[in-house]
Amino acid sequence: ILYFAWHYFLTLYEQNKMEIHSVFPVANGDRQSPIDIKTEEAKYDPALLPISPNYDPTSAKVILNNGHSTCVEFDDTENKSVLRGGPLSGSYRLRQIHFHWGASDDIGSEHAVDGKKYAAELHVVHWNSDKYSTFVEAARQRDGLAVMAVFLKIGECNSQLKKITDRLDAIRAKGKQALFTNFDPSCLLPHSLDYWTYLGSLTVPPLLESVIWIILREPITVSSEQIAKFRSLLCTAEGEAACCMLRNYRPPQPLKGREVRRN
Ligand SMILES: NS(=O)(=O)c1ccc(NCc2ccco2)cc1
Ligand SMILES: [Zn+2]
Repeated sequence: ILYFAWHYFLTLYEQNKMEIHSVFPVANGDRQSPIDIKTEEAKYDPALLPISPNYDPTSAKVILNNGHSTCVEFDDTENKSVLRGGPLSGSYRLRQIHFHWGASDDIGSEHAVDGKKYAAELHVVHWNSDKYSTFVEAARQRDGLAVMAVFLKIGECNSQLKKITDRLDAIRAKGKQALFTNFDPSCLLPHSLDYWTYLGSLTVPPLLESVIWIILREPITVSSEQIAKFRSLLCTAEGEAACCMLRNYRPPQPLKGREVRRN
């Protein structure tokens, strides 16, 4: 019975993978994210500049629950908040920040470091406003997006993250949003801005292969209670049978020969 049950499970798993790849063929592409970063194989590149985030707190507009994460959206109608330097050419305009987490504190990040997963991961999403006119247009280009990733590890409560976790009660259901301004996401960055960088994709459908990833090597510390608040968000709208957003991370994808560099 166990043999047949295992065989049945494998069949379902393969069918599900086929469905995703048939709906989003790029899911099987050559530059998918996230990845497991093998630190020994990362190549030091002296040409890599320090990254230079310059965010205006008045760019922050709303915090929302989009059904698969909590997201703070910024006004990206002008170059008020941008990321420059690092592996980037020119200015990348701040669009939104969001988080990924798991059902328990031992998993939750999307990227891994030598197989180690953190409790959660912050993504700071930018688009190439030097070359393209909108985020959606940039998201279709190989150099269109730049996402800075910050690992969250469990420890002391993070007073800066509290500005976000204290607002989650107001946006529990999918589709809910609330005003959220006077917020500079630099307050969530670690002391060191040292990073790894590689060419990848969005980790959520449409999985577009348009992201220059900048992964900060130093994690920030948050409390277990703060991460637990993310899990109390609902992936269902008001009036629907409530379903908690327990996990929203994509597992690591094949590297397919890509190089990971470090500064
Ligand atoms: N997790 S992430 O940082 O790779 C990420 C970032 C942004 C979107 N946005 C989804 C989207 C809509 C149109 C084009 O793109 C999806 C995933
Ligand atoms: Zn993300």
